[in-house]
Amino acid sequence: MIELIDVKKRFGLKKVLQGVSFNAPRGAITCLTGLNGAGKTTILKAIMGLTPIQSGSIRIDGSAPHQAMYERIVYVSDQLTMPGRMRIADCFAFMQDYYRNWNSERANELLARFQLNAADKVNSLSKGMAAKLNLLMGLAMDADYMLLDEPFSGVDIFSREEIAAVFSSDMVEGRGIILTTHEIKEIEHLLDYVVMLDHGLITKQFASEDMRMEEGKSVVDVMREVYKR
Ligand SMILES: Nc1ncnc2c1ncn2[C@@H]1O[C@H](COP(=O)(O)OP(=O)(O)OP(=O)(O)O)[C@@H](O)[C@H]1O
Repeated sequence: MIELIDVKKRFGLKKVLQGVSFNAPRGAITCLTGLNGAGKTTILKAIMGLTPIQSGSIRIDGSAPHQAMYERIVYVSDQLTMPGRMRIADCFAFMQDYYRNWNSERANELLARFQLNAADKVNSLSKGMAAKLNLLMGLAMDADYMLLDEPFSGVDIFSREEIAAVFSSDMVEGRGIILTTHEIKEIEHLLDYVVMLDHGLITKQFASEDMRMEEGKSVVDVMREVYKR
């Protein structure tokens, strides 16, 4: 389980996380929602140790994060991390050489599933194809946790459905996933837990199934209430 306990973060005088606490268990998808600038990406980066926090703590499976632990967590940013001149096949070869937990078989399976072409250069990919490649690179790592920043950004409706199908497949089974998204509608049936943020504060957090059963509300209904949209 990934735990955040009263995490506070400032950029200069700006309070970006103002005491954020939530748990993201394994075998479940936890979604961070919030309007632009709410602090979602900062939370993912803080979990990865990519940005220091001022106070509070982050624990992974009960321990403070340390170097070896980061091999068990994959962070998929919303930006392509591979150089544009590389072909997808070169990216795979690079990952194979540098990461012990790169799973070639899964990478090739996803390549076919997402209808990407191994000979294509990274800088020739459309926004949606790039998002799929990004997700593929994350999913192909044998990791216990995946942190996904806006995996649906720039992705058309059909590709979104393809990606959503992966989230309900055995490719993610048993892993703990934290994702950020603005595209709740298409994926809300996949979400186990929802954490709603506003200006670095949690305004509401709940289990989506409980919300449906006890209050008869969908995640989108709750979002409309909370963000008054
Ligand atoms: N490196 C930085 N320096 C200064 N301020 C930053 C930095 N990174 C983020 N911020 C600020 O922190 C706040 C939270 O940013 P963050 O990227 O976490 O939001 P977000 O919820 O992911 O937004 P979005 O939905 O637009 O991606 C914003 O006000 C942003 O301007």
